[in-house]
Amino acid sequence: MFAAHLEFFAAHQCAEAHWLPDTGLDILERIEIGRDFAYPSIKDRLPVILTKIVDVLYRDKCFVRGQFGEAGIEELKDFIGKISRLRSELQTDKPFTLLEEDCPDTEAWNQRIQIPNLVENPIECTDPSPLSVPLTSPTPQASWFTSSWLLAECYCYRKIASISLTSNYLRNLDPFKGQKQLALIESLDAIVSLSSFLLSNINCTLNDSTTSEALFKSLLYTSVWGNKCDLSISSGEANNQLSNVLMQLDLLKSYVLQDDVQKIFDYLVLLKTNNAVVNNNPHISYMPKTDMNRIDFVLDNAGFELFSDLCLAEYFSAIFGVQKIYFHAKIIPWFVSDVTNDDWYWSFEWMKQSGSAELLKLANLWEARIEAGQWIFTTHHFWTLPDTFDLMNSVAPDLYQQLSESTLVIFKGDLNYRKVTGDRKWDPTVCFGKVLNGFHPSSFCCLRTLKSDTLVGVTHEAVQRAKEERADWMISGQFAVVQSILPYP
Ligand SMILES: O=P(O)(O)OC[C@@]1(O)O[C@H](CO)[C@@H](O)[C@@H]1O
Ligand SMILES: [Mn+2]
Repeated sequence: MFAAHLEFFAAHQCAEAHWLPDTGLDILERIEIGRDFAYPSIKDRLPVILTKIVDVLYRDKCFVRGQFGEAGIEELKDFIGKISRLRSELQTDKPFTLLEEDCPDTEAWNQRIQIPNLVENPIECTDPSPLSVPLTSPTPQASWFTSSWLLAECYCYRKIASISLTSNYLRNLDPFKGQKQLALIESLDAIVSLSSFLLSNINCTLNDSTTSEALFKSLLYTSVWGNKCDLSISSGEANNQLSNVLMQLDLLKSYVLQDDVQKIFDYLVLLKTNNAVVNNNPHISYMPKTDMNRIDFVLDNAGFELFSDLCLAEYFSAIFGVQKIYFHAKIIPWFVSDVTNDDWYWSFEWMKQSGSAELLKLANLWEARIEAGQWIFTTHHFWTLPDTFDLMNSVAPDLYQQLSESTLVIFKGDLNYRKVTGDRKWDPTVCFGKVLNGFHPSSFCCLRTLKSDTLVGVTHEAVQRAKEERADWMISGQFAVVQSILPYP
């Protein structure tokens, strides 16, 4: 295993050597200090996630028999066998296999599998310079421990989806559904506290600038901290928001290593009060919006995180009067806890049935917004490709065009952050605006807790402080960033 370990690292190093700083540490030391998280996350975390799926499927046996009879049970056994095979292929570093089902994303996926490390647009970056060397493919055939981390992880979830998509009775099976629903149910207290807070404060107006600004910040920070609750970081174990997050905001704020919350609020107020003047900001290569017509949430996890995002969205609708809010979610079960179509609708149903008057009120309000076309739930295959976002304009120009209509796109979570920043182990002090490699659809921000070793845009002092606080600061989910690309002032 150790040989595979080194081989895996060598392959990564091969592809990334031009930018990887020579720290003089060997691989084990690097993992210890929280860098090179790729290897343990594939080796340790994914097999646990796959094993958990097998357990869940065994438990679903009665339900499947009741619904589909013996034919359903045969399919369930086949499903379990395929998941076990996937786990064994991972553990023995087998080459990836092509997708066989006829889906809109099959061809794109098979291209990525066949030419795994091809980077069409090498990053051009003037500062620091090491990124100017284009990546080339070191291996024509990807396998679990020789491909890029992003491809290997995304491939795992796409392969799980393949198993459902090629079955008859279990076509719509989401193996993470139970975990996601339980996570929401167990966060009830925190969700009720947040809904009371929202309902008792949402009647303020922008004229009452102190209250409206404080409310915006509280809701935005809550949405950031909601991102702690992902079930992939805990390999599917419960990872819920149990306590009242609002009581902890001051403490939580102190863990935000780069905090653009004030900038974001000021930008939105400028637009709302018609004071935004198109200036010649040389760093902005898109046409900035001068109105507040549209906000986009690129969602991450279901459960408490989704609820916290909806509360922030309510602020945009109620206080800023934003006409359209788009919620982008995943088309297949993804990274255990990401929001799918079913999670979205189930969450509103659960709110109505929860027994809480506040949740009932909010569910009715939000369903009315959906009904009226103010809130729009949407999916796109691009979100479940292994592509970083600099490729969006060429791979999914329709999606890029949609985002360019937005006043502000909010990317939630760690995986979106990795994709925004090209999923490289940047020097954390590199400027956020410099790693985007042409990804400039519109003004945007990232709200993310740190759960992987990709980080940019923080000061040397912030890095030092975090490192002193805990060795695994980059992957623990304790620290966070709020980072933005904005045209004004
Ligand atoms: O995107 P999210 O839900 O915030 O986090 C997803 C995550 O748990 O999965 C990956 C590792 O498996 C990391 O990017 C991150 O830690
Ligand atoms: Mn997620």
